Amino acid sequence: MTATLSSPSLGPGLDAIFQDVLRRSPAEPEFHQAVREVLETIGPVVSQHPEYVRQKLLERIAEPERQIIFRVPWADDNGEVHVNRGYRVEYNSALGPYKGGLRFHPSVSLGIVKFLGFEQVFKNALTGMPIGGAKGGADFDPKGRSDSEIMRFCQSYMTELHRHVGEYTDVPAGDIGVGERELGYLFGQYKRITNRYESGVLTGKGLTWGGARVRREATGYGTVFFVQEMLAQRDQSLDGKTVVVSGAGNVAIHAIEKAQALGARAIACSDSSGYVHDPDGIDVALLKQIKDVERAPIATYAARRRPGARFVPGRPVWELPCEVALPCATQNELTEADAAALVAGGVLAVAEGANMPCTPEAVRVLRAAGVPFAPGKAANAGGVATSALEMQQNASRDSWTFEHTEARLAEIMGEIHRLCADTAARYGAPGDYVLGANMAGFIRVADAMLALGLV
Ligand SMILES: NC(=O)C1=CN([C@@H]2O[C@H](COP(=O)(O)OP(=O)(O)OC[C@H]3O[C@@H](n4cnc5c(N)ncnc54)[C@H](O)[C@@H]3O)[C@@H](O)[C@H]2O)C=CC1
Ligand SMILES: O=C(O)CCC(=O)C(=O)O
Repeated sequence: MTATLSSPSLGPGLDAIFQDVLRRSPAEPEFHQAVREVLETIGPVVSQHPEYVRQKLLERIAEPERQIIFRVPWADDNGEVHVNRGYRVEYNSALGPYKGGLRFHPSVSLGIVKFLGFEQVFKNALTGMPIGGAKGGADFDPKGRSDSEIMRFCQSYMTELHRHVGEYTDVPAGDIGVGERELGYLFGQYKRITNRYESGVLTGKGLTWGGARVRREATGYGTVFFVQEMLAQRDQSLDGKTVVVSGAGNVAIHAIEKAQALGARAIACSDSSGYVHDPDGIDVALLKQIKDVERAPIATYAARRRPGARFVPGRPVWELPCEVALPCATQNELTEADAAALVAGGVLAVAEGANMPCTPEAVRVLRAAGVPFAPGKAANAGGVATSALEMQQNASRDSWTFEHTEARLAEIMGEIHRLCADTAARYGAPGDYVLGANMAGFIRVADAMLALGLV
């Protein structure tokens, strides 16, 4: 459902703020959805803090500090010229330099980048690290493009972006369609244009050129660490649990890897063509080979795997009963009907590895059924938190071990879980991670903005 002026009232004051958002940013439904979800939960905090109202903190947080839109011209392998649109929305820098990923996907628009940037502000605040929030990308479709086409696109994108980023200004990373390969081409172009080996300008880098161990794994691993904490609240663990994951990219692969390492059986994952069901448990090495190396569709997995694995085209992976569901693909991919199917199948916990993958209706179904639900801004914060650890290593010219970094990630996810759970309980909604995450993130950003004056 798209939030509109006729959506149920948020209460006095908040309705006016939301109407302003709709008026200023029309035709950006995902952005409206993200803002509305925060406004729906933030009332009790605002009513206890008249200074937030006086200083118009909600109005200021809803409005990005800066929105950059630029042309990205590039030539394909046949010499044909293409023009894409690039974006960087520098959302909020109260807590530190702007920080957040870049997404290359044909669906990217200003509204998508703004919703992602808005979420990033709260998520980054929850990590407790000194990072503001941003997001960027382009409506470029990397599917089927050669390495050299990807390189030329990245070089053209960075030729403009370099004016806006820097270790102390704005530090991009990867997201959908942007991984180590793309970050390498982006970093190479930045270094060439600026003549500076400024490692801290990007995170998610390769290990031989300034990257940090565990960044590649961090979002998926972190989501699973968060689920461990959710289950522990109910004296349960992942051991022996059946897990279903959507997506088959960076977040999905590493969520599956960690869930299996902790004794769960991850039986399915997907891409935009359909899902694979492998009742014996997904073979992660094969999945990495197909998705990371060959960049082939998920059907290839079933074709290569033992006969028990099957590919189901065009169906949601959520039709498979499971105890833990991890949506790790893209926004609004888990609908009301999918949530009802998960509840009917006996799901015990749902955690968003992706950004806003569950529709508001799906979240309502899960909450009404009493299923613990972790929003992305808490559950997938391990990626950006480890990016902040990468910045820390770059600044100190250090390189930590895998074990040390993973232990730090697990500790941070535990702290985020505690913060969300404690905040929800303090405001009379124990177990409500959505409310806890929104309130705790908001308070951190709002207090920093108050301290910095009217900026
Ligand atoms: N990479 C990171 O560190 C972080 C990523 N995220 C979020 O996680 C999600 C996934 O990102 P990555 O794994 O990095 O991207 P990726 O590009 O590595 O993988 C995305 C995967 O989702 C699949 N997909 C896309 N649309 C789909 C659909 N409609 N149904 C099923 N599968 C679909 C793609 O085929 C691909 O396998 C995104 O929402 C992203 O914003 C969140 C935090 C950090
Ligand atoms: O690591 C980062 O800076 C960004 C990760 C990201 O884009 C996200 O958390 O959605």
